[in-house]
Amino acid sequence: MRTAYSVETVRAAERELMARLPEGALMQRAAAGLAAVCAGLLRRRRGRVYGARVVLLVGPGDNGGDALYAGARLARRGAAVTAVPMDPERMHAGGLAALRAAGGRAAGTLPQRADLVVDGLLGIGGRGGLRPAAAALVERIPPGVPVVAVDLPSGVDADTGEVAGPAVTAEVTVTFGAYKPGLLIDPGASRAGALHLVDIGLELPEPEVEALQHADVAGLLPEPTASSDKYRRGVVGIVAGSAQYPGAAVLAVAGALRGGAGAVRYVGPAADSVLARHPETLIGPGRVQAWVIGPGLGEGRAGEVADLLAQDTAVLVDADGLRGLDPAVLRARTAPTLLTPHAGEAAALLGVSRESVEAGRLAAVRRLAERYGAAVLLKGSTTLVASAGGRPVRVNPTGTPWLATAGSGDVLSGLAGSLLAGGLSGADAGAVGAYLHGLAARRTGGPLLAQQVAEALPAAWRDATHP
Ligand SMILES: NC(=O)C1=CN([C@@H]2O[C@H](COP(=O)(O)OP(=O)(O)OC[C@H]3O[C@@H](n4cnc5c(N)ncnc54)[C@H](OP(=O)(O)O)[C@@H]3O)[C@@H](O)[C@H]2O)[C@@H](O)CC1
Ligand SMILES: [K+]
Repeated sequence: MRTAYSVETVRAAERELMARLPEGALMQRAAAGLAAVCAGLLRRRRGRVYGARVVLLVGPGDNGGDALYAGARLARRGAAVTAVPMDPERMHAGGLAALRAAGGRAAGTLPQRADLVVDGLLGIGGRGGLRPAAAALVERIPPGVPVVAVDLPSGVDADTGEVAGPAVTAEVTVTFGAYKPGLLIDPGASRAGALHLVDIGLELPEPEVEALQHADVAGLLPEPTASSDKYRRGVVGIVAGSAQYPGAAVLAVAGALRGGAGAVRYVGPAADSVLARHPETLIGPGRVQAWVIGPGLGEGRAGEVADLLAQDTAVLVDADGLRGLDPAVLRARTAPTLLTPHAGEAAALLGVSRESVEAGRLAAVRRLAERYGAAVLLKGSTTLVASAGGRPVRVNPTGTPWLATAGSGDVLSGLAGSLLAGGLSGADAGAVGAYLHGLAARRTGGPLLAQQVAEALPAAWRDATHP
C-alpha cells in the first residue's frame, strides 16, 4: 500500500522526531536523498555529475534549504551549481553558506543553459497560487530541461493536488518522510512525474490517502476454492440499458462476467442484445448477491432504483441511476452501497458546479461519502474511492487518459458490481475494480474501445495476482 499524509500530520511527526535529533539533521537527510536522485539523473543523461550545469530555484523557506544543501553536495562532486532566489533577502542562510563553501554561487537571473533544474521554491509551507516572484521563475525554466521537484512541485497544493495558476511540471519529485496526497491526486499528480520517497525516519499514524498496489489487490480478490459453486461465488444482477442505449447493458454485463462472480443476471429491455453478445447471461429477475443499476438506463426509472435500494442486498448505483438519490434512503441501508459518479454526476449529487468538483476532487468525494452514508467512487483522471466514516480515501494508481472513452464506465460498474457480489465491501469493490479496469486499459494501450478493456480484464487479474 502506498500511503499519503496531510501537511498537518507530517508536521506533527516532524516536530516529534526533531525534538530527539540534533538541529538540522532532518534537512541533511532530505538533502542527501535529493542529491542522490539528482546525481543519478545526471549520470543517466550525460554519463557523469562532474561538469553538469545545475540550477537551483530557491524559495524563502526550508524547501529552499533542502535545495541549497543538495546543491552543495552536487558542487562537491564537480557540478557547476547556481542558486536563483525567489527573494534575495530571504534564503536559508546555512544552506547558502554550504553552497558557497562547496564552490557554488547565487545569481539574480535564471541561466538559459542547464542540464538540471531543482525546484526548491515551495514545499509543504506553500499556500494558494504561486506569488508573482515565484511564478516568474517557474515560467522562465528553459524548455526541455529536466526538473527535479523538492518535496512537491511548487504550485501544487500538498493536501489536495489542487493547482491554482502556474506550477512546476517535474520529471521526478523527491519527497521526504511520506507521500503527500497532492502527489497522488490530479491535477497535482500529473505535475509530479516519477515519485521518489526519501525515508527520514518519521513515525506516522493512519494515512489520509492510500493507493493500492498489486499485492493489496491480490489479497482482496475473491479466488474460487474447490468447494465453491457458481452460487457461492455470487450472482450479480445488472439493471441497465434502454431502447435508446442497449450498448450500456452489453458493456456492463461484459465487465460483470470478468469480475469473478459465479453468474451474471440481466434485467431490462436489452436482453436480446445482451444474449447475442454474452450467451452466458441469465435473463430476468431472480436472487442475486449484488445489483448494479444505472448504465444507459435513461430517464424516468427512479422507481426501479428505489425498489433495489429497499432490498437488503449490496447495490452499486451508476450513471442515470444516480439522478435524484435521497441521502436519507441511502443512509438507512445496512447492506453495502457503492455510488460511481463522474464529476458532473457528483456535482449534481452535491448541488455544486462541475468545475468545483474537478478543482477539489478529494473534498468532493469525502463529502459525498459522508452525505450519502455510502462508498463513493469518483471517476476521473485519478479515480478516488471514499467510504463513510473517515477511512483513508483510496486513489487509483493505474488509470490512463485513454479510459476517457464511451462505455468505459459501464464496464467498470459491471466489474465492481461483480466484486461486490463476491463479498467485497463497497470501498474495496470500487478500489479493486478501478485498479483492474486501469490495468486492463494499460494492457490494451492506445485509442481503445470499452469492450477491449473488458476483454483485457482476465489478463489484468492475472497481472495483479501473479506479477
Ligand atoms: N516535514 C519534514 O519532515 C521535513 C521538511 N523539510 C523541508 O521543509 C519544507 C517545508 O519548509 P517550510 O515550512 O519552511 O515551508 P516552505 O515549503 O519552504 O515554504 C514556506 C515559504 O514559502 C512562502 N510561501 C508560501 N506560499 C507561497 C506562495 N504561494 N508563493 C510564494 N511564496 C509562498 C512563505 O512565505 P511567507 O508566507 O512566510 O511570507 C514561506 O517563506 C518541506 O517541504 C521540505 O522540503 C526537510 O528539510 C526536512 C524534513
Ligand atoms: K518544490
